[in-house]
Amino acid sequence: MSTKRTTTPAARPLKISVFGTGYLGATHAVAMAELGFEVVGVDVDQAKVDALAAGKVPFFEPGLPELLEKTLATGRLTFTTDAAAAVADADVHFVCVGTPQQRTSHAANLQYVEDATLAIARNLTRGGVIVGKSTVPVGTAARLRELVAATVPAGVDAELLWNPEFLREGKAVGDTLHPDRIVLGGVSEKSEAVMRQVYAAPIAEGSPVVVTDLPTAELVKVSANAFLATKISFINAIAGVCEAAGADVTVLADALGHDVRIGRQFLDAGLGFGGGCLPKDIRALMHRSKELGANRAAALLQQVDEINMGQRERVVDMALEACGGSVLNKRVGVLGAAFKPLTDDVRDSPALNVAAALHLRGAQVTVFDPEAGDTARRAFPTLGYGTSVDEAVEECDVLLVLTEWKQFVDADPARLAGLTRTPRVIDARGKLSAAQWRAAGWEFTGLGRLAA
Ligand SMILES: NC(=O)C1=CN([C@@H]2O[C@H](COP(=O)(O)OP(=O)(O)OC[C@H]3O[C@@H](n4cnc5c(N)ncnc54)[C@H](O)[C@@H]3O)[C@@H](O)[C@H]2O)C=CC1
Ligand SMILES: O=C(O)[C@H]1O[C@H](OP(=O)(O)OP(=O)(O)OC[C@H]2O[C@@H](n3ccc(=O)[nH]c3=O)[C@H](O)[C@@H]2O)[C@H](O)[C@@H](O)[C@@H]1O
Repeated sequence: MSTKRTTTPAARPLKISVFGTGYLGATHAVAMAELGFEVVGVDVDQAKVDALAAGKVPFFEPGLPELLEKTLATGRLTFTTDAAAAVADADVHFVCVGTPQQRTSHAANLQYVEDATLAIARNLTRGGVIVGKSTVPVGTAARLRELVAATVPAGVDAELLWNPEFLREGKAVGDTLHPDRIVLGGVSEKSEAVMRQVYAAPIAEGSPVVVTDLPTAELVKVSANAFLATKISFINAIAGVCEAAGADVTVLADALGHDVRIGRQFLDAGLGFGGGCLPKDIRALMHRSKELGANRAAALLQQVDEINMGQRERVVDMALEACGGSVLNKRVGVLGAAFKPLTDDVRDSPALNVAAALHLRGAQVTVFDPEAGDTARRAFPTLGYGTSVDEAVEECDVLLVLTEWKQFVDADPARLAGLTRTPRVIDARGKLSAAQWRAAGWEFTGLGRLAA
């Protein structure tokens, strides 16, 4: 019988490694250091490690730069590309690497999760707890547990559990420090005690802890995103009815939201959902559901995806209609590139998807986004980019508001009308005041907004 060597982490302050320092992992590493733990962030991207170590967050996330500076100053937080050194010195190892959609199918690409988990396992000389945070298809964690068991050095006590993350970009710091819930899948008595030590502060603040098995924890995460996506596609389907019936979907959503069983959030009709998660997660769940024979779930999610992608096509058609059927050599102003406000993330950005589609139809497109200009240029270099709202509006034949940044919603329509001879605006996010823009002389259309 092997005598497992274990180090009781409680004997000394927990040390944490965080593998993957992107939108999720960088926030998680900083937040864990803020909670008082010694943390090392590990990434394979040297530029990210160097930026973070120098106190620079390589993406836009409100509040994170200040917290990074504060936690670096304590000396508790470091960043490295040296996985072996990071693992050897830590007790709890979070896996926060990417699980993007595969290029050739809807399935999730799990290569990064496997690489990171194995990099941890093979260096676990003192034993420890591996904590999966990445969003993975159900069944992944059980398979990784077997991989870990076959990889850890002989006699080393290593556990793997799943602790999915629910933070929203733009609210990542608050969501991490004050989570709605903490889900722990596949814990033992020992690893649960360790995780309750890690999350002692939010638990003390009242964050509920849900302890369950690995498959349930994995499915809680993808089901949460799938439900949010479904709610958005529901209101967008109803927006289509509103357009046909001359109703106003924004007033309708307000009325629905008064029912606490429904809730007003995620009932904003418009261009639909994008980002680095919701689109890929519903497709990965669709794919996994089919593999499992759960075809009804797959069929539902297929509809959610189709309704969502249809919104982008609808806005392209609205722009074509506004320009008399063709945008060839027309000037199209686009306000917004990020997939939503308060982020510079343009992964599967509905705004850039529409801008690029119109560009491909011969439009001269000028995009402005207060934070996502650089990330957009890298993703779509052939589009035109402005440095202000005015530059996007100037002499445009049609203006598209595709990301509801506050500075767009608060813009003065009368002043902007003076910048173009053809004041036509399409509000694809339902946040502009139709009355105000119409009063300022704009031809105003919106998705599901009163046709009048
Ligand atoms: N971005 C978000 O708001 C949230 C993301 N998630 C999930 O978290 C995971 C990460 O998402 P993001 O942070 O957005 O992705 P990201 O692409 O911004 O960051 C992933 C990072 O992992 C690094 N990486 C890849 N392989 C590695 C390895 N072997 N060792 C160390 N680092 C490695 C990459 O260089 C990259 O910096 C995904 O599964 C996502 O679905 C979950 C909740 C929120
Ligand atoms: O797994 C993830 O990465 C995260 O995905 C989403 O967070 P996020 O992608 O940051 O963005 P959301 O705020 O959820 O918005 C998603 C998309 O839905 C769109 N949306 C949102 C709300 C709405 O009413 N209508 C609507 O079209 C937004 O414009 C955006 O494109 C979830 O909200 C998080 O809980 C989850 O952790």
